Amino acid sequence: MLKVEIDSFSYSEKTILKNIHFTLKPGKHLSILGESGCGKSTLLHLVYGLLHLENGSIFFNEKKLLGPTKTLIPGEPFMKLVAQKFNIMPFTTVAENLGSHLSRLNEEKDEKRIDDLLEAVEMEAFKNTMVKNLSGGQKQRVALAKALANEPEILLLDEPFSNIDVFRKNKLQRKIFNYLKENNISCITATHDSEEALAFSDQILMLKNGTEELFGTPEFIYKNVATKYQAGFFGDANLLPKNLFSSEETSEKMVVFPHQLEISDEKTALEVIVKKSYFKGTHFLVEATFKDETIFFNSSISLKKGKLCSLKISEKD
Ligand SMILES: Nc1ncnc2c1ncn2[C@@H]1O[C@H](COP(=O)(O)OP(=O)(O)OP(=O)(O)O)[C@@H](O)[C@H]1O
Repeated sequence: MLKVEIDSFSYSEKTILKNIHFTLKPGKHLSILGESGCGKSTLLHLVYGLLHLENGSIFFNEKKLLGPTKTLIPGEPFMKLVAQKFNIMPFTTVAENLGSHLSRLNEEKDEKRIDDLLEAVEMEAFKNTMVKNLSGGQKQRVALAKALANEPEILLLDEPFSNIDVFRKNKLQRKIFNYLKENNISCITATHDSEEALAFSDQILMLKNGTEELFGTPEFIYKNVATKYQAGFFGDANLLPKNLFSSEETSEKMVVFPHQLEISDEKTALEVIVKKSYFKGTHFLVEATFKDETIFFNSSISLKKGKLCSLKISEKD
């Protein structure tokens, strides 16, 4: 089990991370969800041992991880990091890159392992291609395979699918995350992709300015978004006064997602003027104004600019 207790971390004067405490059991997947610059990569680098943690400690089982000031080679043998700038050798072939991480004691076994790894990241066709001739997304897939070569106990993935096209991304995510589960490999991913975090993780740690904003299961996170920042990860959410939808006298606001609103046949307190309808395949996302604020809601049909609509909370929700 990995136990992370970061009281604070600063690069120089500026505190980057504060009060980040969590544990990760074998085979579990934690997503660190946060906007650019909030400290996700820094957190992974601390766990991996690339940065020195003065205020806090990181344990793997009973072992305290010492960090770069106390170890000759940063990093731990049971842990692999796939960083944003992946470390793969450009002037060797894909197979040679993967092979460099295998035992080389049994050629036949290594060959089979290389084929299995290439299959896992759908790179079989590039086995003998020089890495320098691969696209960014293909290099990212090789970096993932390389990290898996030694069967780590913990895998740290920094934006692992950021260069991968939409045609392949969903299938590859399913393959990689299922592979990790089947092999009981724990995983921490840094991401701003909420769909990936919701679909594949056991726990999500949402960060804001280096501190915990929300922590829990994907269902918990989705049901408990309460601020514009939190909702911002899940599309065009609205932050609306609660009293628009009830007789309660309150100045509180609530997050309402576009799919939670629908047009009402009767006049409601939420009367909006349509600005534009965007086709989304299964529905239209309508952008409208309500007292100078922008509101988004879903509609099965395209609505014309200037149309006046009353909205209510969808009964389907
Ligand atoms: N080596 C460094 N020295 C000083 N400041 C740094 C260093 N590396 C990162 N930072 C700063 O620390 C903060 C967190 O950076 P970090 O890379 O961890 O964010 P991130 O959430 O991973 O961002 P992104 O999603 O854009 O990769 C940023 O303000 C960044 O400018």
